[in-house]
Amino acid sequence: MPPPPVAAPAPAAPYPLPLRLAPVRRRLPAVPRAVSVAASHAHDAAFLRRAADVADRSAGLTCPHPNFGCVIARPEPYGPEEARVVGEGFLYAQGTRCAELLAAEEAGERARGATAYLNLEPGDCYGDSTAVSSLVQSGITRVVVGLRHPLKHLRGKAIQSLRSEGIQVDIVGEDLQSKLFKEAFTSCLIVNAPLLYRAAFRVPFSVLKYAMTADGKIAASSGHASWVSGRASRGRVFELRGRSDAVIVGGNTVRRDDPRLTARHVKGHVPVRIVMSQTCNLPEEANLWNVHEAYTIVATQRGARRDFQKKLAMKGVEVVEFDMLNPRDVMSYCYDRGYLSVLWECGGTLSAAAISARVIHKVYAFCAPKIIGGVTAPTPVGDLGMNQMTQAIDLIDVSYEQIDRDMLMSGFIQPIPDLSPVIPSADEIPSDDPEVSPYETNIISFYKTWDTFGAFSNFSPHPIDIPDEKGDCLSWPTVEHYYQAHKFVGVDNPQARDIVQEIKQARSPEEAARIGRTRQREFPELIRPDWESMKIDVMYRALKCKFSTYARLTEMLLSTAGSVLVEASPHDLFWGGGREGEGLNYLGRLLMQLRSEILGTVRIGVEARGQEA
Ligand SMILES: NC(=O)C1=CN([C@@H]2O[C@H](COP(=O)(O)OP(=O)(O)OC[C@H]3O[C@@H](n4cnc5c(N)ncnc54)[C@H](OP(=O)(O)O)[C@@H]3O)[C@@H](O)[C@H]2O)C=CC1
Ligand SMILES: Nc1c(N[C@@H]2O[C@H](COP(=O)(O)O)[C@@H](O)[C@H]2O)[nH]c(=O)[nH]c1=O
Repeated sequence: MPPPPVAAPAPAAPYPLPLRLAPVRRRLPAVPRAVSVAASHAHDAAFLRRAADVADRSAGLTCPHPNFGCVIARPEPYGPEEARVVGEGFLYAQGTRCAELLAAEEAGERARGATAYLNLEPGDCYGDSTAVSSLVQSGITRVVVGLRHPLKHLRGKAIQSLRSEGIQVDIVGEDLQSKLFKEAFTSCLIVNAPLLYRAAFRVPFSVLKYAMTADGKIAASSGHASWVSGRASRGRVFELRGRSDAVIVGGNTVRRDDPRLTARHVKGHVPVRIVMSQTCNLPEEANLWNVHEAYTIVATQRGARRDFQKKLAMKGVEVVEFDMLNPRDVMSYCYDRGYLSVLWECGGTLSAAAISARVIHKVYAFCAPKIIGGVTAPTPVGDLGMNQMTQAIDLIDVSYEQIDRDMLMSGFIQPIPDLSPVIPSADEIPSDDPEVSPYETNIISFYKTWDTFGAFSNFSPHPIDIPDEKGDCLSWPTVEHYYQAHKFVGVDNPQARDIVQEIKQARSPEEAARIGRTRQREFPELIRPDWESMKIDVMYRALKCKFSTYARLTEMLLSTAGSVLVEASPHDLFWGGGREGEGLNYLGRLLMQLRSEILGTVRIGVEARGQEA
């Protein structure tokens, strides 16, 4: 007897095809019930790979959040993969609706009795349990998880909540151990490689990319390099930039190429450009100094060409001095700034220093079918001090792809850290791990929304309803949206009003911040004249609204009584505390002020009740 036809209706694919580097999706053949264990493992593995593919669609957009994907599939043992999938979703960006909710909404009633596949355990930094509750309410009976959440204070929490609701949760490597899961597990690791490297090594995930000729040169002997690779390969580089928080080059590449390093031609995330230059002997005029296009940081040696540093600062370029400029210190600086992934587009001198410092994790080598020759022509990696071929670094998980006439070879220098061995036991929930300073135990730092006290960040996804100047109540997706837009509110100019709307409609707080800062640089004349004197009031109003709207946040704020709150932003010296406590920490101060205000109200309330009694 042939297997019965599949009952579930096939939904139209709601998303474009996955990006090319994602694992290849396979169609599964119909399988009879007799081979059930292997077959069900094969199905589970295929759907999990698919969840990783779906999660990958937001790469470059979610930063600094991980990439989450959710695929909901009917449990019928027969039929093709496509027909069984009833819902899919991914987290577009921090603060937008979560993958699980989107998938459950798409599945509707068809989610009842179905299985949800998650590349990564959901993790909510701010006490919101939408991911878990949407799965529970959808009627799903089983969840398959590729990876537990890598952050200690989130790991295991969602899994336990789901289990306590009676949902069967199977975790790859713990409950599902067959060989069939190897590839799916790797896909789940790869889609969040930046987060895992960052969590394991406390540096951003670093990718070295270069374009070389078939004879291994990245430029002619003269240094001329445009172009080694073809147009399609260069288009791929824009994509890679769009997935990175920062792009790094050395001083020589700036002097030689005058690059722009933007992710033009692809929509979305615009990386920060970082120039590493010991001498600070850089051109007066350069594309990178045009900060309207993208933000630029020059990392240099302490004391190098201070006059020139000032000139750069006048153009809006941020200059950061290091005692000893080297790739490791620059990477830990990038880590502190919250970057998840960094693309190195330097020449061989700096790439050799970065590889030697062990901060490069992955390599993308574009190879063009050209020969340029030249004994002194630059090569992708300078001297690493190796003299035996046996010392060569072997790339891991290598893949090859033809891009028009070029070949792209990519592979990992260091294996993707699998953080599962550090999990204490399947059901143990680790205790909270507040970001408390080891030196002064009464300091609580917060910065990224996934931190234990991440809800204190202005990027935390808590919408606020707040009256405007006419008294009409308006909704803002986050405090950041509100704050950025208020730079332009009240300015009698149609362009300023458009900017307010543009910021209000930004799909994530990162986008709101990016638009607000860029427009401020582009159109300083549209900033409200009282902004400098009003910005603290604007912020306080928004914070007060946020913390009084959400009872859990009030509770969290009050739980910090007696501690100093510091926004651990290393670069924002006004709102943040700076790298070494040099910042003014206005955000932390306002939160403490608000805490005192609420505590005062609570006390007055208690006293009043006491008097009544
Ligand atoms: N085809 C391709 O993919 C690419 C080709 N190129 C080509 O490569 C050539 C430039 O290569 P290369 O000279 O190697 O340039 P790099 O991009 O590697 O820059 C080297 C410079 O980096 C700065 N630097 C800062 N810190 C360090 C450190 N710790 N160690 C080493 N350098 C540091 C120094 O700048 P400073 O001197 O200012 O102190 C140094 O001179 C150009 O011809 C360019 O066109 C470049 C990138 C990609
Ligand atoms: N020459 C070369 C590359 N060079 C890299 O790209 C930079 C120029 O970027 P942009 O100014 O944004 O177009 C340049 O400084 C160097 O870092 N990249 C490639 O993919 N292929 C190429 O052939």
